[in-house]
Amino acid sequence: KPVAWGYEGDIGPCNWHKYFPKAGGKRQSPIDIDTSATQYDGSFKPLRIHYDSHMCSSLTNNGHTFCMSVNSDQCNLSGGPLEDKYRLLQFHCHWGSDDTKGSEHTVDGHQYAAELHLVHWNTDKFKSADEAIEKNQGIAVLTAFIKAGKEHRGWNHVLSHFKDIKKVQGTSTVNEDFNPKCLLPENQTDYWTYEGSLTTPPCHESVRFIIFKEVVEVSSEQLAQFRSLCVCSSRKRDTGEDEHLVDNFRPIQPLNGRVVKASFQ
Ligand SMILES: NS(=O)(=O)/N=C1/NCCO1
Ligand SMILES: [Zn+2]
Repeated sequence: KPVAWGYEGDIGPCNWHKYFPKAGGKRQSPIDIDTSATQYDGSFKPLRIHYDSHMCSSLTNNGHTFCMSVNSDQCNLSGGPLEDKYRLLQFHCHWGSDDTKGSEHTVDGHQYAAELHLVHWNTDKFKSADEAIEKNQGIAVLTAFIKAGKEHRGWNHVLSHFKDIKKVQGTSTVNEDFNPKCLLPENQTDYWTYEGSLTTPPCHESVRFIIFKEVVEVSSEQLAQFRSLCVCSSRKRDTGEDEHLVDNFRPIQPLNGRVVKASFQ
């Protein structure tokens, strides 16, 4: 029987380690990026991000976030700090109850309104995503910070499906001409990278994070649409108050001596 976890109350992040022991590990995510302590690494080759359109298959509300699954062997990531080739599996976001919080990673203590995770698995070393997700070097997560500003037209291709996934486990089929690459910032050469973990249970320590320095803007109305997704959390079930998904970000975890590399000086 899968163990319930969430972002508040006794099933919240402070108790995840009780049922998911890796959540108490030494290389957990997210972390704060102290830009005065990052180390420039001149050895990184250019990041190679090759996504195609028509590769997104379905959007699901998994009770913790919306998740766009991608079913293609054409969407690949390699280069940069990566030794192997990784294939895009899904993307999702983390956000908060207002525009002042929501990202999982922070930069010099600054938290953004949301954070985009494009999850890839190592197809050179492993035979399936399920195998890769718990192995060192198994996962690479391309990450972009999101702040409130001008409307982002690309995001409307995702948000237009939200009415079909209001309820938990809701799923909507996606077959329009959409390329997730449009969700990334223009500057894809400046990023930070470090070795961490899944930020959701079971928090496997299998993740290489690649975090773009340039922040993507979406409108406040688009951010409000993120928050419009429903989740059945204990607090709301009792009070019956209007169900909304809020604060689905994990708090900052100890760095434990890890060094965050920078692709830029
Ligand atoms: N937030 S995260 O680190 O991407 N976590 C997950 N869990 C399954 C896939 O990505
Ligand atoms: Zn995530």
